[in-house]
Amino acid sequence: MVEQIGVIGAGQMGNGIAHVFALAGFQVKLMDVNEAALDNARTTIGKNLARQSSKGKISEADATAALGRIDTATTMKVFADSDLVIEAASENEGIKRRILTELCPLLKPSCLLASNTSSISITRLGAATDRPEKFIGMHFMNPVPVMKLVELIRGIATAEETYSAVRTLTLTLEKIPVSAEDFPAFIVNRILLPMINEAVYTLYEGVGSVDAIDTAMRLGANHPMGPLELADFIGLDVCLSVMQVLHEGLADTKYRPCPLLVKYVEAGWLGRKTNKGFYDYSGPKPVPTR
Ligand SMILES: CC(=O)CC(=O)SCCNC(=O)CCNC(=O)[C@H](O)C(C)(C)COP(=O)(O)OP(=O)(O)OC[C@H]1O[C@@H](n2cnc3c(N)ncnc32)[C@H](O)[C@@H]1OP(=O)(O)O
Ligand SMILES: NC(=O)C1=CN([C@@H]2O[C@H](COP(=O)(O)OP(=O)(O)OC[C@H]3O[C@@H](n4cnc5c(N)ncnc54)[C@H](OP(=O)(O)O)[C@@H]3O)[C@@H](O)[C@H]2O)C=CC1
Repeated sequence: MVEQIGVIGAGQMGNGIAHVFALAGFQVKLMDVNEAALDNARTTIGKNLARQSSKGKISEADATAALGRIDTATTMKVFADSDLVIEAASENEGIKRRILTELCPLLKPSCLLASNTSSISITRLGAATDRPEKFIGMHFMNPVPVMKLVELIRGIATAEETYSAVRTLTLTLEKIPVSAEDFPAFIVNRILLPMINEAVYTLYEGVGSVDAIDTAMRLGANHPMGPLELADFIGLDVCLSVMQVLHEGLADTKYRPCPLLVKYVEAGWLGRKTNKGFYDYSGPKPVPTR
């Protein structure tokens, strides 16, 4: 039975994943190499739980109990008694492979492993573990407490029991699982990220300003956020990594990352998480940077 959850990476996804598991009654260990990321995650989870309780979605007691079920750590040794560990570190295959290789000897043999990767091959990541049959893609959407979908991706070696256990867990979290095959960027990002990349090309070619592009897509296509606002929300580094995986993995020029997206990432303008991307977030209201 899955009771103890481990989460690696306390960025925006790691904190959201810890939040939903803790709220569903699981004990969670949230690990990051960066102590400051752990402090921020705790504050963010606390705020998001308070927001849910102030809207009457959960009780104050449930919010307090959920926060109490999350422990933080800077070492992976804390995962010794975990039943499922979900890797949600930066979207970089080298980093993820190193984490998985270092992690496996610390786990009990029955522990299941998942990656929240947005795009990287589950088969390849599974091959970096000592248990590819217990490894699966469990792809949550941002913001995790709000978004209903979890994509489940089987690698070539993923066992049916692993898929079935993780599918049941997804339903326990009151999320909706959708099964995707192990192709670059799976379903959501195969469709969403080329749209965002095209929005950056639209900006790069001067077809419209940041404000015009986002307003056009919000009001003209009924998207809750414009594509550039959404890119800043996801993180421009994540967006670029996904486009690179699509470009390399499918070898089609239609996935070429827009040079302007590359430039923003090279400048360290990663969107909301660095306070600057297609918008500047340092003031009271986001201001377009182009
Ligand atoms: C890159 C990948 O690998 C995959 C991905 O995740 S791609 C990204 C997928 N996500 C999206 O496309 C998100 C698009 N944006 C949206 O859906 C909406 O803008 C949004 C849900 C983020 C915010 O919605 P909004 O109406 O503008 O703002 P807001 O009113 O503050 O929030 C809506 C609700 O969500 C809640 N909420 C928002 N963020 C929250 C969070 N982090 N935690 C808890 N609750 C949250 C709010 O409290 C609010 O609740 P009520 O409906 O009860 O009022
Ligand atoms: N952003 C999004 O909308 C979505 C992202 N994802 C995926 O989720 C994963 C995380 O993304 P996101 O939360 O946005 O990224 P963030 O950049 O917000 O967070 C990643 C965190 O992982 C930490 N980290 C890096 N290396 C290690 C390590 N070796 N051990 C432990 N922690 C480490 C980083 O620390 P430091 O800052 O010090 O490097 C950072 O705190 C990625 O695979 C991404 O593709 C999936 C769905 C949506």
